[in-house]
Amino acid sequence: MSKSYIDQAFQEKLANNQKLFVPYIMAGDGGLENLNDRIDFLQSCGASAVELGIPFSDPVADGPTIQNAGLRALANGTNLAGVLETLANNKENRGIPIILMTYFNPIYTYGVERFANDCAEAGVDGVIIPDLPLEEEALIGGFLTEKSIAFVRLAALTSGEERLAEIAKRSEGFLYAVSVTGTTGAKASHSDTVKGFLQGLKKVSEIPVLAGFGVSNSDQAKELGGNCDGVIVGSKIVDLFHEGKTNEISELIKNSL
Ligand SMILES: O=P(O)(O)OC[C@@H](O)[C@@H](O)c1c[nH]c2ccccc12
Repeated sequence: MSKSYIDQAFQEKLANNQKLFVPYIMAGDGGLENLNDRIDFLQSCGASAVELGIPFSDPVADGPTIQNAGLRALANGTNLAGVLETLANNKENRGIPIILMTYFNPIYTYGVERFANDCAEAGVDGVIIPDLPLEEEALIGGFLTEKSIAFVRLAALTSGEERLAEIAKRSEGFLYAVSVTGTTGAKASHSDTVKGFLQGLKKVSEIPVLAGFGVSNSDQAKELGGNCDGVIVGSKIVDLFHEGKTNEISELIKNSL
């Protein structure tokens, strides 16, 4: 496929010897009317991209923090159509890539082709669909390729070497290295095997490798990021926004880069 905006934006940072930092936020948590401001704020803090979650009633990969953020967003009426419309309104002003994180069910309900078209209209640069295994990807892959939307794949600690190599080869934009066995959420420390896992992915991946799950402070960001190209931080960012601690978000990002 042709390169997405993610490739370009990440290459610029990496060429300057910078690590990548991708915060995750839940769309509609704090009100959909604040979504574009939050993205702009993260951009001003130095975020390399924003991963944006679509709230869903059955988020199997999410821990309590993100589940609760999803419940808050659903309670104020947030849905996929509303999120895409809101993103489209600020498309011209955005200077960093947006990666949508959604389970497959909301996409299916929305209509797969319509989803790809409206993502492109909204300026979405990549998607992550955690519950769609390699074997089912054909349901959507072609529509995304047509719109040059990167289809980001997840590599799990539990996958065998052969499958990891296949996932690395297929992934677009970057490769998401899930650095915990379990759900999203803060973790005190990562297992020693994570380091080898990240180094192994770096060897087989031609695109940047980002580590996510369980990263909640800049020490962890530096430690994991030191073995790949950067990190993704979700639960901690979601908590800090919910508590109104935007200064701490800014500090966390600055100290992690
Ligand atoms: O919350 P954590 O532990 O910082 O992990 C990142 C994560 O939240 C974000 O990337 C994410 C949220 N939900 C997901 C579902 C699958 C894969 C990734 C995600």
